[in-house]
Amino acid sequence: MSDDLLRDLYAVIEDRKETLPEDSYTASLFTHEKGENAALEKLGEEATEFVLAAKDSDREELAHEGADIVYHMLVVLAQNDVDIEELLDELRERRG
Ligand SMILES: N=c1c2ncn([C@@H]3O[C@H](COP(=O)(O)OP(=O)(O)OP(=O)(O)O)[C@@H](O)[C@H]3O)c2ncn1[C@@H]1O[C@H](COP(=O)(O)O)[C@@H](O)[C@H]1O
Repeated sequence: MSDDLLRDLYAVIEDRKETLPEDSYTASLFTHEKGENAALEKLGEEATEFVLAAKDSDREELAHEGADIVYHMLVVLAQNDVDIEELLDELRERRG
C-alpha cells in the first residue's frame, strides 16, 4: 500500500471528523453514543474476522478484512489526533 493511498484515506477520515456528514459511516463512528469504543470494538471484530480468514486460508476474505482493519485503525488514530505521518515515520524508521 502506497503512502499516498494511506494519506488520502486519512485525509477523508479527517474531513468526515470535521464536517460530520449525516450519511457518512466514518462520521457515525465519531458521533457514536459508545464514543471511541464504537471504532475500537469494530477494530477488534475485524481483527478476529481476519484471523478466522487466515485460519481458513481464504485469500479473498483476508484482503477484505485486512482493508477493514486498516480503515478502522486510521479512524482510531484520527480519534486520538495521531497524524498519519507519525505512523508512516514509524514504519520508515523500522525499514532502516
Ligand atoms: N475504507 C472504508 C471502509 N472500510 C470499511 N468501512 C465500513 O465499515 C463497516 C464495517 O462493518 P461490517 O463489518 O459490519 O461490514 P462488512 O465489512 O460488510 O461485514 P464483515 O464482512 O466485515 O462482517 C461497513 O459499514 C463498511 O462500509 C468503510 N467505510 C468507509 N471507508 C472509506 O471512507 C470513505 C468515506 O466513507 P463515508 O464516511 O461513509 O463517507 C470511503 O470513501 C472509503 O474510502
